[in-house]
Amino acid sequence: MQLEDGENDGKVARRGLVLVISSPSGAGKTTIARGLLASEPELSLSVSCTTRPKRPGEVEGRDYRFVSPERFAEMVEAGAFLEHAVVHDHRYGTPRGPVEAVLTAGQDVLLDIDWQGAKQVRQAVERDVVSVFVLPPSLAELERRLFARAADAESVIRRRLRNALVEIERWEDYDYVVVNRVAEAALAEVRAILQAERLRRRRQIGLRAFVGELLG
Ligand SMILES: Nc1ncnc2c1ncn2[C@@H]1O[C@H](COP(=O)(O)OP(=O)(O)OP(=O)(O)O)[C@@H](O)[C@H]1O
Ligand SMILES: Nc1nc2c(ncn2[C@@H]2O[C@H](COP(=O)(O)O)[C@@H](O)[C@H]2O)c(=O)[nH]1
Repeated sequence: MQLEDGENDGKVARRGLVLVISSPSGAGKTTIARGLLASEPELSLSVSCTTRPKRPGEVEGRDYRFVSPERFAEMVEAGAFLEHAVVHDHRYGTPRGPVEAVLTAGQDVLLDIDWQGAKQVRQAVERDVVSVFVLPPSLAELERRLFARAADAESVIRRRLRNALVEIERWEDYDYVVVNRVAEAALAEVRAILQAERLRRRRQIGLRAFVGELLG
């Protein structure tokens, strides 16, 4: 799935990484993800499959692949998911193929998934995962954001707020924690994490050869 150490064209290539972002619903993952994707050409979004209904404005294949529960079960059976979980009463899963293709190309892939999925991804591709947990500044602000987004019925929002307490308890599973007070600042922090992680020595392929050449 990954490039091996070896010859390159003088540049130091790198291993791709899997950037996992989780948070309680409404804390701002999607907002941060959109900002990152707009400015990072070497980062692409993993489009999940879900059995939940499409929201107004959501686009099939861009936001999610919306599938029936039967189709989802078939995909699980066929081993098509890198991870999958039940979140807020619906099934969600990360298709395995696109993630593997991106990593093989030495690029990065962004997963906006919950803590259960993050745990499974860590088990599957441990060395290549960088995980970020996004916290809201307060529960009152989380509630305000979910109602202001106006994407879900009140009963759905109430359920998501109840689930938020359990999700927030998982913060210690993650490599980084970002408090999303001001969206631009949170985006800048996640971008800094991505840039630093790309420069990790173990992710730079052929570094030994490059330094060898430098030293003559
Ligand atoms: N820093 C911020 N300040 C104010 N509003 C914000 C901030 N970040 C995001 N929002 C808004 O809060 C709402 C929820 O954000 P977003 O959809 O990104 O959350 P999410 O974590 O992806 O939620 P979900 O898990 O339900 O998909 C959106 O309307 C978004 O515009
Ligand atoms: N384990 C997974 N969780 C996922 C996946 N795709 C999205 N999610 C998480 O679900 C909730 C709700 O998302 P919403 O779009 O319905 O608001 C949120 O926490 C997402 O991160 C996935 O493939 N696997």
